[in-house]
Amino acid sequence: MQDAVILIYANKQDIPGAMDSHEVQEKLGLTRLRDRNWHVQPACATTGEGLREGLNWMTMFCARAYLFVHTYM
Ligand SMILES: Nc1nc2c(ncn2[C@@H]2O[C@H](COP(=O)(O)OP(=O)(O)OP(=O)(O)O)[C@@H](O)[C@H]2O)c(=O)[nH]1
Repeated sequence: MQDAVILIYANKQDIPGAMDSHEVQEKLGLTRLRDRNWHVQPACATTGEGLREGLNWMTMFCARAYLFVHTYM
C-alpha cells in the first residue's frame, strides 16, 4: 500500500452544513501527508455528482484505472 494513492469522496455536499472538502482534508490530517498523492473530491452520492471527477483524478496514476473508467462511464 506504500505507493497507493488516496481518493476520498466528501459526499453529502448537497446537504446544507456538510463539511466541505477543505474541512475534510484538515480533519483527516491529509495536509500533513507529504509523501502521498491524495485528493478529496466533493460529491453527492445520491445523484452521482463528483463521482466521475474523482475517478478521473485517479486515472492520472494508473493506466488500468483509466481504461476501466472510460469503458464503464
Ligand atoms: N443527500 C444525500 N444523502 C446521502 C449522500 N450520501 C449518503 N446519503 C444518505 O445518507 C444515509 C446514510 O448513508 P450510508 O451510505 O448508509 O452511510 P453511513 O456511513 O452508514 O452513514 P453516514 O455516516 O450518515 O454517511 C443514506 O440514507 C444515504 O442515502 C449524499 O451525498 N447526499
